[in-house]
Amino acid sequence: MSTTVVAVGKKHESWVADGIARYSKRLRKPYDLTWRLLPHSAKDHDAARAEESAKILQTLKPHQHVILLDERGTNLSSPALAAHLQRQYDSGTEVAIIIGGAYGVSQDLHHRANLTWSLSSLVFPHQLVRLILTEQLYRAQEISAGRSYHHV
Ligand SMILES: C[S@@+](CC[C@H](N)C(=O)[O-])C[C@H]1O[C@@H](n2cnc3c(N)ncnc32)[C@H](O)[C@@H]1O
Repeated sequence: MSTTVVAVGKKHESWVADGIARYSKRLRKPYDLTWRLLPHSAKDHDAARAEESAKILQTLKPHQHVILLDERGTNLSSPALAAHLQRQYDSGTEVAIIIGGAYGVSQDLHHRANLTWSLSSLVFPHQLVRLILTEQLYRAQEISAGRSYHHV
């Protein structure tokens, strides 16, 4: 079992790809990430949000625990994130993490989410969110394993 990331946008851009590769190679199951990259909609704001969100929803399986990244969500400390993920993994639940497009995601997708997670109240570009997420998954893995990467 791996962790699925569903993200709107093309392949990782070069300015984040090195960082994602750096942390990805240290991730072990079930923290390792399987990326599902969906194309940006060519439509206008609301229509783009609706189309992209419908495509994201189509990729989700009913049994998956869905974590939606959104700056208006819940702030979690890294140990709290690690504990949250570990609870899912310990119960054999698959985790899917969603990164929206330029206009965010629909209410339907918000309702499907089991957790809406804010990295900060600042808005980040979605490519940068990919990198922060990958590092935080590595940090969570190390916290759960009791290793010394995380110092607080
Ligand atoms: C450019 S942002 C879109 C922001 C837009 N204001 C919205 O309506 O959601 C693209 C995606 O990156 C993610 N994102 C950006 N900043 C974030 C943050 N601080 N915390 C969590 N996710 C964030 C979200 O998944 C968002 O849908």
